[in-house]
Amino acid sequence: METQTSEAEKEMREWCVALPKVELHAHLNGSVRNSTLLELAKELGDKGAIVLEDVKDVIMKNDRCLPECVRLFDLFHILTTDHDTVTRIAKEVVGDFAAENVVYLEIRTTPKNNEAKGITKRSYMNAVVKGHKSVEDVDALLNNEKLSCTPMSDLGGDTKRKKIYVRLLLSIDRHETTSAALDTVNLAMEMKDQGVIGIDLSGNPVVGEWETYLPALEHAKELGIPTTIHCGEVPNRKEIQAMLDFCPQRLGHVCCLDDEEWKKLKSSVIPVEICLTSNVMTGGTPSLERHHFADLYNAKHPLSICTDDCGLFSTSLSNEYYLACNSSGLSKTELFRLAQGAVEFVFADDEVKKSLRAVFERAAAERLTS
Ligand SMILES: CC(C)=CCNc1ncnc2c1ncn2[C@@H]1O[C@H](COP(=O)(O)O)[C@@H](O)[C@H]1O
Ligand SMILES: [Zn+2]
Repeated sequence: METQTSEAEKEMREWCVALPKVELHAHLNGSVRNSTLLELAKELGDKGAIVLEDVKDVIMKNDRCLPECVRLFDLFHILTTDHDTVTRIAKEVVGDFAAENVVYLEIRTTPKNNEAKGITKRSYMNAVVKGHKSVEDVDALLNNEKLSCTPMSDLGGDTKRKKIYVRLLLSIDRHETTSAALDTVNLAMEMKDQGVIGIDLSGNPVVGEWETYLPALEHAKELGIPTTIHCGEVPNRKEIQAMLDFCPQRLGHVCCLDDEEWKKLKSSVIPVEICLTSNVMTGGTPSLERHHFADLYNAKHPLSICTDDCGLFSTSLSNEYYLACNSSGLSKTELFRLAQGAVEFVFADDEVKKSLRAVFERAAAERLTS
């Protein structure tokens, strides 16, 4: 019996890996492999810039609580903020997502200034783009230039060389000032032709005030740049209501809403980026079984399954699909339709959407035989 269960689990896990997937909520630094973080920590330890023993445990841990995640956020900024390292991780992360048949990836990152290291928000982002351009093992489609020479039916699949659309969202960190947030929005506008297609608001959810970021988010709206906002990771009634009133193109998490806010969210029809493991590990939800995914799914609310930080939370998008299926008893067809539905919420243009729709249609014909 046990063997049967594990065989069924194995088959379902493999099915989730083979499924073409769209990732809409992944932070660059949170998606770095633990092995890379450790390697970087060792290098900095050797140089005397950090004490390796102080950080080793938190890097190697698989189940991190919220304070440990916040500690790791600070560590990322020490470990990964030099141009070459940023380029390296940007490259690795794309390869990792493509390897599990993610066909469209919106990766978000906070452009960082570090005067001492000669880093500006712009040079940081240039290093990210350089990393994406240097992906070798898969075809990373970074903007529409390459689209015409890429037969859409070639995306995904496990026998051919993998192809993946990669787009960038620039994150405003909750520690930032209004002026720094505005700089990020202006940078997004400047880098439109390099695959930057949206703005995110993220960072430690107990830090900062909504009013600080609002001018930048309004500016993005005026410029026609889509926004996605981390919302309700912790209870904060006033802020959650203001975020819903702002009406971004997408919302992340939405864990700690009260009855009135749930109603408001559902009537808004704003697509939600669901991050199961992240919410369980950081305490946004009490357990997988009691996660709001099932309620929103049953209410037919627009949803997309995402990882948030696959490195930080030791997960993958395939694993998140597996968990969604397992915790809510979805059939393969329902899970497939969930993955396919995410295409409609991408920030990329219609040509990309059309191409992704074709990928899923082809996959449906191949994979949904029953
Ligand atoms: C602690 C916690 C609630 C984690 C889960 N969810 C998150 N909530 C808010 N901001 C996040 C989360 N995960 C990553 N980030 C943001 O993404 C950054 C890492 O990616 P990057 O440096 O922007 O490339 C973090 O420093 C943080 O600002
Ligand atoms: Zn996030």
